[in-house]
Amino acid sequence: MSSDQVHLGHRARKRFGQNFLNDPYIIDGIVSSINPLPGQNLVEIGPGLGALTEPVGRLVDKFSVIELDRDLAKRLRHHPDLADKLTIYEGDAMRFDFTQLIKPNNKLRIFGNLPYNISTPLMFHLFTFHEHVEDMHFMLQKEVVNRLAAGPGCKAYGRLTVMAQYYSRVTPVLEVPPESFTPAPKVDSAVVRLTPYEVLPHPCTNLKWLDRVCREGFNQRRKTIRNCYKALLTVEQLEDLGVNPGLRPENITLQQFVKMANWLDANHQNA
Ligand SMILES: C[S@@+](CC[C@H](N)C(=O)[O-])C[C@H]1O[C@@H](n2cnc3c(N)ncnc32)[C@H](O)[C@@H]1O
Repeated sequence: MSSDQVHLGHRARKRFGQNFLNDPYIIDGIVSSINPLPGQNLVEIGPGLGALTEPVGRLVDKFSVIELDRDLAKRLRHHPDLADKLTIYEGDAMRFDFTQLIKPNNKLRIFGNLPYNISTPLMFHLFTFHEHVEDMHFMLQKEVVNRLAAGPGCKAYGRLTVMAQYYSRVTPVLEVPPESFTPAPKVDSAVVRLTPYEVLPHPCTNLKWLDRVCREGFNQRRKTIRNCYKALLTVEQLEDLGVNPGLRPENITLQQFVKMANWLDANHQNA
């Protein structure tokens, strides 16, 4: 094991996606963009060795953390400055029921330098709690941030884009080079802010249909809309919905995906 795998005496575990932040300038930038204030309902996913937890802990009295690695959770329990401030949940954030953290009139502010191996499914899990969330700040692979923030017509535009933008405003915040972590990941990273809408701008009557139109479209990106949805919608129906059958799925706006989903929900039995 080379020394670049060890940080603050802890050997990084690849299976837990452990790349620890080591760059004070970047840490400062992330904490400033979160702007934690006393009394807020803050939740960190994957606190690790405390790179973000410590500076956030200097700004607020109490907050929650969810950490899967038993050894790291134990370290936090004995942390001289943090032990009294943290409610530590030792377990998998992908299975975590975030409704247990809800407090009256105090939506969740979730943040974390996420393990990259689970970041996309974890975000889909988090979207299901959108109405309880004020905002989320995440460090992700830069490529994933590009997907979250993409517009129609971009290569990065896909199912993750549509679902993220269905629920929230997406704001890229900061780019982060590999050297800012120990061990250094092989990819560039970026921080993004997701701010769930109070009122969804394009409400969908059945999310199963939205998921299905996204999957069927983006799994066959090179096909035209006409061919992607042959089994579900005729050319006339597409045209009535304002969707050009000759375009590709990556050209369809969120609003158009929702229109297709809502029409299918009204006219078909099951998604
Ligand atoms: C990229 S590291 C970030 C650590 C620290 N926040 C930092 O910035 O240096 C990801 C952290 O998430 C934890 N982790 C991995 N999978 C997890 C899961 N499913 N649920 C909760 N935490 C997880 C890892 O053990 C690790 O502490």
